[in-house]
Amino acid sequence: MQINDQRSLMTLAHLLVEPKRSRRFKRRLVFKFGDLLISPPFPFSLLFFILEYTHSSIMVKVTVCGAAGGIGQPLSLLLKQSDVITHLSLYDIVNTPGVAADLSHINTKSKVTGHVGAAQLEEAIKDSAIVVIPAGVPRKPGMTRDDLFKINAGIVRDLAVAAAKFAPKAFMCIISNPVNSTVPIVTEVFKQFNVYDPKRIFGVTTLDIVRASTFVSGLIGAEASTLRIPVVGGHSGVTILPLLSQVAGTDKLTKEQIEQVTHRIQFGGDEVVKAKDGAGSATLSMAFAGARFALNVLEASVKGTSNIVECTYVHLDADQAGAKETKAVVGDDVEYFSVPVELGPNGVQKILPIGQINEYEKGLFAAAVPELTGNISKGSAFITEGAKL
Ligand SMILES: NC(=O)C1=CN([C@@H]2O[C@H](COP(=O)(O)OP(=O)(O)OC[C@H]3O[C@@H](n4cnc5c(N)ncnc54)[C@H](O)[C@@H]3O)[C@@H](O)[C@H]2O)C=CC1
Ligand SMILES: O=C([O-])CC(=O)C(=O)O
Repeated sequence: MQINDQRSLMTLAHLLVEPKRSRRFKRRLVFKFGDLLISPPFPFSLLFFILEYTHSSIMVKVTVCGAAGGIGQPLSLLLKQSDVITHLSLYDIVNTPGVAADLSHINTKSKVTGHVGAAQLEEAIKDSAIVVIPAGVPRKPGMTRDDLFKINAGIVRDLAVAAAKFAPKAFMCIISNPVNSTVPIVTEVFKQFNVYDPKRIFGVTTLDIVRASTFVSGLIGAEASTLRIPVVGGHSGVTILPLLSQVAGTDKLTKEQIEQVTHRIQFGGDEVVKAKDGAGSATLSMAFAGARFALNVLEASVKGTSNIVECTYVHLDADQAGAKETKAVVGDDVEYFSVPVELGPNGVQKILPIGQINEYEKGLFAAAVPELTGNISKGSAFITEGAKL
């Protein structure tokens, strides 16, 4: 049973307690009956429809690709705690049977399966509602995220090909760096398989938002966990754009404090790379951020919870008013940008405007655009000018 059908069933349940939803439900039911009417004989298909809906349980499969890694393991642990996920599928080129056996002893809802190597990728990914990708190599001191492109681009491409073939409706959450380029790679792969939907492909930039609230909270005396700071742009150095002027309490900070904390948010990843001294980059904080993002996508899509907003790196879809407004600030050449997005049943419900920015932030935007557009073209060209898939 697919996630859209599951949602209709849940809507039916909600209808009993929430009459206000009935109009939305009726629209869905007509659509479902519409499907049935074209598959004769009608009375039998109606019977199957009722049996399917009354006897199936809601299945929500989430696949983590790179599940045995520094991010993959704690991320999978956090996802194992969800009461929405029914199947947690762990894919990697090494070690997933062990990770899966370990997690499977935890007494929460999801069944856990481990899959190793390309031969098991189809089984791992098939019919997933969400595919989260923290696969690939992390940075060592002295490297930029773009230095990871050489290895990670091919890894992300191959995983995207599998998702396009076996889970084309999945929400794709891309963690692997360089995110500025790996998201266009996934887009171009999905286009080649004719399954592209810009509303379902996300670059996970949540760690920048998490860091921003941690670093700024101490300065303005706010509770970090409740402080939401919009961080837009991309996910590397100067392309990370914290919009501190939109946060109550930051007007008390000096220009120097704003500049320092902005720099710390932009280069927070380097802080961890340096401290780990060759043993990789952020893993635990990323697992926290990745789980928050993936669970919010599920909350909005499976549970139908409204008003969930996350900043995430998406295609600036021309149909969206918020995307047009962003392009008016950054220029038409910028095809992808992390923007505040209202999540919904089909992924991106609405791209929200980035809002007012001050003169200092305008300067940050100007510095970000050349690097970001270069990263985007590099990612897109890797597929469009690469070997046929
Ligand atoms: N978006 C973000 O905010 C952040 C992104 N990252 C990125 O996440 C990625 C992973 O980082 P870590 O977990 O620390 O690295 P890691 O090296 O600890 O784990 C990566 C895992 O990917 C697996 N892998 C390699 N090739 C694969 C393939 N073809 N298919 C499936 N799995 C494969 C490896 O076996 C390994 O288990 C890096 O690219 C890193 O830069 C890291 C932190 C934050
Ligand atoms: O810095 C890195 O390479 C990993 C990363 O993206 C982050 O920590 O934000």
